[in-house]
Amino acid sequence: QTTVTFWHSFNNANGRALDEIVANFEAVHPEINIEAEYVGNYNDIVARLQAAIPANRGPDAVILEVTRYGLFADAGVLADLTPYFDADPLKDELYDYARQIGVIGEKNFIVPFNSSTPVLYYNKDVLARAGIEGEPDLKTFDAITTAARSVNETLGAEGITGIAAPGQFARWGLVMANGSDLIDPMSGEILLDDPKTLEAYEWMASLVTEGLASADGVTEEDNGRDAFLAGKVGIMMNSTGNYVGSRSALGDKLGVLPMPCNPDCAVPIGGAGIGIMATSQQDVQDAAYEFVSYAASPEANAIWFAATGYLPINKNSAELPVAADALASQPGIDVAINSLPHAHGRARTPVVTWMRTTEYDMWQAMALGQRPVAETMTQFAADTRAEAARLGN
Ligand SMILES: O=P(O)(O)OC[C@H](O)CO
Repeated sequence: QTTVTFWHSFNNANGRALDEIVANFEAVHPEINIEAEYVGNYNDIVARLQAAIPANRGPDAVILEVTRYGLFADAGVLADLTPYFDADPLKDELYDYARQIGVIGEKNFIVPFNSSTPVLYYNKDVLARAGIEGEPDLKTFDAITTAARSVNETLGAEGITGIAAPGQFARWGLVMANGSDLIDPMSGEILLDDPKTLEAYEWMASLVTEGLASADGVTEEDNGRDAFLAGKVGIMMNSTGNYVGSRSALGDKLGVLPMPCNPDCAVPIGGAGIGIMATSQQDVQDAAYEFVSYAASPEANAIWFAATGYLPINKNSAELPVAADALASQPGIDVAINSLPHAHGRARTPVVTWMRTTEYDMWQAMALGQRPVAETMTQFAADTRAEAARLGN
């Protein structure tokens, strides 16, 4: 038997769905043992990998978020999967948006597993109690502010707030919805100090400084999500990968809408793929690829989509009964699918990993009112340019 160690970022219900996929794979491949280990979120995986690589204690396969693997590809740590992928019928089964996730230059470094866009979730009950009946208008930043303010004014005394502080994926999406980006995916140009980026951060920070979003969700972004799941928040912008969890928590009170268009309708493609370590033995890499390919197969992807709300990545998934049932019975699970026509891949140059790690502190300073947005973002842009130059991109 060949053992493949696999680091991933899925716990709770998403972790159980992954366990099912691993078990199904092992049932058809008794010669391969997948030792799957939950090692934390995407940032934790990056940090664990950075620490493990010099000591040669890394896994054989690893979940890597779609904007954060460039660093490892650039350092030669990830195996070039192009020969496997080119010979794999899977390549033609993947949607275009998913197929290009793992490509840098001419090479393929990860194969998609969980793909997402952000969506706008709302609590129908909370909004109705604030006087917003029917499908709310949450298409622009101003409309969101108005709705969040109504919730605060009506239900604030009960400890209910209008909106969850946007997490980093939503922040990136809101910058795109405002007609900009953080880093241009084509040219690599740093756009952190673009006027439209600043304008989006001004608005996002105002949600917190005006008390429409609780500061708890700034210091720890999962707090905003948890408060939404507990029925204490009116609106949350977050990954479609939270759909099933949100529906389990809120049932029919859950509403799902596309992200705002302010005025651009543009959403980022998120999620992760699986990479294979170049240092693993050849037979282990071969076994790891078998698993990577299976995890993106219609059978596995349909289970994953229905259990989590992540996007279908394989063109043949949606017709399988488990996925078709989810589409028919889970209202709003298709919002991210419908936003794919204006979904865009993001930069994945080596500097993106550093930029994302640093952005959390910048956001915190701005949202907590400790530092003005223009000054913070101008300095952040300069620092990111310097780091990009240091990394040679
Ligand atoms: O939360 P996920 O898995 O949809 O990932 C979202 C992003 O890629 C983070 O930028």
